Amino acid sequence: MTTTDAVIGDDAAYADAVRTAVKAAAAYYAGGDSPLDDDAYDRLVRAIAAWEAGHPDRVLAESPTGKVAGGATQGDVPHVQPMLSLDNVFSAEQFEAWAASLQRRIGRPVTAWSVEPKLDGLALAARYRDGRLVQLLTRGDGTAGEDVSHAIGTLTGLPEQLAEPVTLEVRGEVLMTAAQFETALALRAEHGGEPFANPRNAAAGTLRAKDRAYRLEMTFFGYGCLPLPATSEDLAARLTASSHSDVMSLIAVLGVHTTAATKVPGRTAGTTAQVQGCVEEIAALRAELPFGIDGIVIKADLAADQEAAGSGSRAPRWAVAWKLPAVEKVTTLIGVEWNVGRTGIIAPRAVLEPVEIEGSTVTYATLHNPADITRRDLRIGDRVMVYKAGDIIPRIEAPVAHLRTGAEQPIAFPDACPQCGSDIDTSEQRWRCERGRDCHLVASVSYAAGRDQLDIEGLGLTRVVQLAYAGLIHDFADLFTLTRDQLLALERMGPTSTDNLLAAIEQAKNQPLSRVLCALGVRGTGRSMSRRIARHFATMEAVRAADAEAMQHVDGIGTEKAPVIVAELVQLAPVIDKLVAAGVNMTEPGATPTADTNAADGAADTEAVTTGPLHGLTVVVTGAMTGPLQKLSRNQMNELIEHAGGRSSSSVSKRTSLLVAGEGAGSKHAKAQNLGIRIISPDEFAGLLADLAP
Ligand SMILES: NC(=O)c1ccc[n+]([C@@H]2O[C@H](COP(=O)([O-])OP(=O)(O)OC[C@H]3O[C@@H](n4cnc5c(N)ncnc54)[C@H](O)[C@@H]3O)[C@@H](O)[C@H]2O)c1
Ligand SMILES: [Zn+2]
Repeated sequence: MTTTDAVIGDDAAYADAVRTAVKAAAAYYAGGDSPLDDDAYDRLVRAIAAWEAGHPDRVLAESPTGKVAGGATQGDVPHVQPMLSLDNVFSAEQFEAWAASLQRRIGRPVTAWSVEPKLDGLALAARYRDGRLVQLLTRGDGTAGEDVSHAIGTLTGLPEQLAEPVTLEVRGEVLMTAAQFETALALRAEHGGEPFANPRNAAAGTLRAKDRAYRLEMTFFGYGCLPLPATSEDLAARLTASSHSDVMSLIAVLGVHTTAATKVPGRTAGTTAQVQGCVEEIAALRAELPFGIDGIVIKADLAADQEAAGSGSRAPRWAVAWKLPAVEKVTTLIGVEWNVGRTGIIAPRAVLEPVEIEGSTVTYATLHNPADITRRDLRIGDRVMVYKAGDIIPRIEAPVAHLRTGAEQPIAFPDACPQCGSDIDTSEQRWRCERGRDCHLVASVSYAAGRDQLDIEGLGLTRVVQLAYAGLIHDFADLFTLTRDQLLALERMGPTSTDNLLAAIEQAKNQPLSRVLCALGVRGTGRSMSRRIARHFATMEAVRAADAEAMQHVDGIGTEKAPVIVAELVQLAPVIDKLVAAGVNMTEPGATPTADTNAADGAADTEAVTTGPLHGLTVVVTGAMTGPLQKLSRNQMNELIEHAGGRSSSSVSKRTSLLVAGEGAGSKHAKAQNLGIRIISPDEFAGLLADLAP
């Protein structure tokens, strides 16, 4: 219950709500195709119940309240005893109140409680004759169920032959474990079927499906047992008189799977305080269970207590479901990102429309590997079922396929490593960059050598890969100590390209501090931030001497970013030391450290900042540059602006002072016009900067 319930205002809204709920429930029980997640359904039904409480004379006959399965299902095979639903509580207070009312009803304290997980599947009655499994029935409307005996043989945990030749009915829950669900999705995809939205839907659909070309395995958990008309008198008497916990032991001995075999076995408790302890334990284990639970069922354990309490038409009075928060929500898949891990594993990650689950906002979900996407037939724009419990990383269970509009788009798989651009090894389920652990090295060195950083010509990806593979570089600082012989020994490196490369590297030693900082790839800083840091401190020495407090004096660096940058620089110390030793320039031209009060934190003031022609102006550049500025990249333009004392920005806003609009300028030009911002051509701009332009 994370969102408050809606309030129904009038008859029409009430009738509408009833219609929606009945339709959803019908779809839910038939095969899991409900458009609502459970939380949404439950909120709707609570709103209906609230309205009905205020208008008891206008309750519609088809209302889902007070009925097993919301009145949405039927069956034609009568049950020997009704198969009921359970009443719900959502908190310790509600549970205590429920327990108190039960004890008032029976006129004595409940002798013992049984506490067990509420398995999130669907109810099934399994009839055994002389030890042989002969019939399977769904819950239906509670009084009669549907015969699903065709599923015999597909339910792990429900033996076709019991250990003893007894006649009785075992009741329990059918579900798919996480592993069974994955297999089901894969088989389903192979046969061209739509994916199931989640394990529960998969179980519901599978249990009722008769003529599938493939068989999907499910798991059965027994939670009850009762006599059939043909049961021997002895056994019938024994079953009727036994406590719930004894019945559970009995069916386990007969060979039926129960929660006794799991991390969350059924337990008994003497007091409601102990019950609460058990509930907490089960709830804490929820996230790591290989099957879904949506609550904890608490039952009066003794047959005598149960009998004294009796049952209503929808639920027994001697048992209650303590519901846990919904851990599944439907939201939209808006994208997939591909991230490269330390070992070169390329893992997809789902970007979601933010959704609140268990009190936290979920925006990303894990998709383990590309096969995970294929198996789920996921598409961008899909409505997806997202699962998050406890501390686990949220995951996408599957798309809610029947909500597709046709506008969904296939997910593009990368054909080159998104980090370093190398080939991808797709031979295993988990894709991997061919560079493996070197991927990060290749990516960071290529980045450092890039046009906007050190701008080392002739050092493309293939060369970097070659250098990394030969063990000649471990970071980009190693570039500056490469020898002619080392390079010549590489394949396809003749004397000319070797000398050219060495010259380009030598040249890179003269790059300004801002570009060296940028090449370091300090987390949280990009090109313009690197320039601001460089201009503020003027020398690498001053940058390194700055603590978090001093770092915050740089425009745009706040309390959060400052310590991260300082820590990163400490980590990068060995690389920086190597760069210094190799003679790489560590100063920012035009910036000089001042000896005034700021000197303590090593701050600098640049002449350009206070005197430049763009001093105090925020400048945006758009369109293609012409004239003297034609050859400059956008980054170089920004460098120029900042060098002239201005501030560069990539988007037009009220704070923009000047727009340099080149050929083909589009929306930024229009926006600047609207805002009445001064717009000039690249040529005019060049004139403005005449002194500084290269
Ligand atoms: N999404 C939708 O459109 C939609 C529609 C209808 C119902 N629902 C969901 O279904 C739930 C209501 O369903 P319900 O009435 O079938 O009942 P329920 O699931 O709330 O509780 C009763 C059921 O619990 C099960 N159960 C699990 N573990 C048990 C245990 N240890 N002992 C006894 N019983 C156990 C039994 O199958 C029993 O029938 C609601 O949570 C609702 O959100 C969703
Ligand atoms: Zn890579």
